[in-house]
Amino acid sequence: MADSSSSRPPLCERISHKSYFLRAVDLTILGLLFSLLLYRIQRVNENETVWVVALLCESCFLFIWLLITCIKWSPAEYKPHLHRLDKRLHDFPSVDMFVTTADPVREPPILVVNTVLSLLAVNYPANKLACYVSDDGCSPLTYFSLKEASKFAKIWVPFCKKYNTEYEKLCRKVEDATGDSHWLDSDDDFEAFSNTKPTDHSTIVKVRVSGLMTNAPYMLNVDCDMYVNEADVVRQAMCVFLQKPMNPNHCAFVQFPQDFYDSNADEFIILQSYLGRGIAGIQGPIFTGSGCFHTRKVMYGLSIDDLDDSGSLSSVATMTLRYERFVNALDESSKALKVKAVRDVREVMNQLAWKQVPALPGKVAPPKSNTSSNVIFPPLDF
Ligand SMILES: O=c1ccn([C@@H]2O[C@H](COP(=O)(O)OP(=O)(O)O[C@H]3O[C@H](CO)[C@@H](O)[C@H](O)[C@H]3O)[C@@H](O)[C@H]2O)c(=O)[nH]1
Repeated sequence: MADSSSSRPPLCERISHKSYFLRAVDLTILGLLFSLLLYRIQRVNENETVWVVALLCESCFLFIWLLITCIKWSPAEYKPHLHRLDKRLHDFPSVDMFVTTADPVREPPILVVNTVLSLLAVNYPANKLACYVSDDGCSPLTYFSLKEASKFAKIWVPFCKKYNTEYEKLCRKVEDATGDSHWLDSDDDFEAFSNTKPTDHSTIVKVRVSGLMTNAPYMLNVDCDMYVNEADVVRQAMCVFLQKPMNPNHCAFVQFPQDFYDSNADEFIILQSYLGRGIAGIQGPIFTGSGCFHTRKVMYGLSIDDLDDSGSLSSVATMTLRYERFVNALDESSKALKVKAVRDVREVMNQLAWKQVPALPGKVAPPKSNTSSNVIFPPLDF
């Protein structure tokens, strides 16, 4: 795993784009807008209804302008340093990639295939990636296309440039299969689809969970009408997730921007470069769906480390949950006192626990101060 030394250069850097000139312009505009509003308010009694309407419109404009200006006040972006990650990371964490699809007519299977192939071709150790497709439409055509795509990927992924012509063949095969069901009888796998409808939920689940789930600590979700246009995307996300190895809970998700190539593309590009950088400068990007990496812990409240070999909740995780429920149930007045007492006891117990458990290869060392929320602790009864 990542090296824990804090003296090393960061895996990911925040680059500020704030401009004092633009701030001065914004402050001047703000001053002018307030003067206008003041002028309207002072003369509101001398004028007719139209004056009041103008006042209301200008107030609305000022409010929206203020919101936008606050958002873009400190624009920033994050620059991942992939070469540092590659040097420091000996064992890349696993990532589960999820593609969702629902309707084989509105979302043609070749679209899903393209998404899956782009994910399979990312620049990341192949044994650390798993790709799952959830098909709410329960379409045998999508299933057929994915089976073909998985065969094709074995050739295409390692030599994608060289085998461009093979890709054309795959496109033709999927397109020919649309509207023609002869291939449905050719494979036992399609039996599961024979009597299913999109609303037949139990069967859909049966078909969907057809492989071993890897339960990787990180998950990526991508809409089936999108694809990955940056091969290093997973390693870039890891630069953010792993930059504080002592505190794995410091980051819940990494959202990548979405590019659109349709008629509204320009609007999205402006929104992303104008407001996206501003939001990134405040606290980080907002969740926009497709293209988001989550830690599994954020999704389920648990990570794979919280399970024991039999798949049930480990004793430490059970204790953690009990403790959290207990603290949440306290009333406000007693909470502060008890939380402090719990923290003191927890600190001592934690040190003892770390002493008893020998360091495992690949695990980070125990933190010196365990005030962060991710430390382990024993149960406490009150
Ligand atoms: O019952 C459903 C409905 C949709 N989907 C899939 O969900 C994805 C998103 O659905 P879509 O109707 O395309 O949503 P949009 O409103 O177009 O997309 C917005 O909403 C998505 C879901 O939050 C985000 O991922 C996108 O980034 C955002 O642009 C697609 O892959 C669908 O196939 C299902 O799997 N089951």
